[in-house]
Amino acid sequence: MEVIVPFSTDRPKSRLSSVLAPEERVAFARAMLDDVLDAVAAAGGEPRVLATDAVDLDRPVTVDDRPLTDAVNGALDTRLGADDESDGPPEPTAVVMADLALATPATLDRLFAAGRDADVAVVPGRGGGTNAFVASHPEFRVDYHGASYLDHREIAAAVGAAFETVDSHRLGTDVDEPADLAEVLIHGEGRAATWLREAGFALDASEGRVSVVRE
Ligand SMILES: Nc1nc2c(ncn2[C@@H]2O[C@H](COP(=O)(O)OP(=O)(O)OP(=O)(O)O)[C@@H](O)[C@H]2O)c(=O)[nH]1
Ligand SMILES: C[C@H](OP(=O)(O)O)C(=O)O
Repeated sequence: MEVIVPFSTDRPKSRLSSVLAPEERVAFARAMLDDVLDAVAAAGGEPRVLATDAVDLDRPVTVDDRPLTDAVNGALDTRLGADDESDGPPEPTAVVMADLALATPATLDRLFAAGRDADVAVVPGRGGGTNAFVASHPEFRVDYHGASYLDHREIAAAVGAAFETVDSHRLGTDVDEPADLAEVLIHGEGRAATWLREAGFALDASEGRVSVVRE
């Protein structure tokens, strides 16, 4: 299955600016992207990065400088189409965000399997975003930001697509804010977790919910 991985090269991860300098955010975002691409490939997916600008990678890359929703819908237009009624339903296409630092082949495999059963299978993120989905309905399109999981459920209903929610702690954890870094230190097994440790981040369990400190 082709797996589109959106990636913003331009000032990535701005919500981590209180704990990471601009060049650190670039390096950390790249470490997460590499982890996601490896996990997708190990799950049997064919990753294609959908980037806002050129990125040096030994994987297929499409550059599209439109905002996220327009760029992903452009990719869906090409892959799902809407006009071809002759060949049955389109092949499923997945979209997996590049900031899912806890992604593993097994969790992605579960998403891909759900996307073969339902017309649209979505992994919500905490806060109601859409961390990953698989779609095979020709008319399904995205509308990101805000509680996009709810919007995508409505869009699927409006086009008559069978919808499934995939409940996954690992894929549901998108790394947006400093508190999310604790999840990477606790559960991460790849480059992103290593990058954080080498940058001096450690867990802080001194009060309330576990957070991170930088030594
Ligand atoms: N192709 C593309 N990918 C994007 C764009 N904006 C965000 N992304 C990617 O989409 C995923 C989710 O991004 P967000 O967490 O909403 O935004 P972010 O830019 O990573 O981080 P913030 O600046 O903190 O909002 C990540 O994989 C980003 O790299 C965009 O305009 N185009
Ligand atoms: C892309 C966007 O991510 P967030 O802004 O919630 O991180 C969404 O999931 O709709």
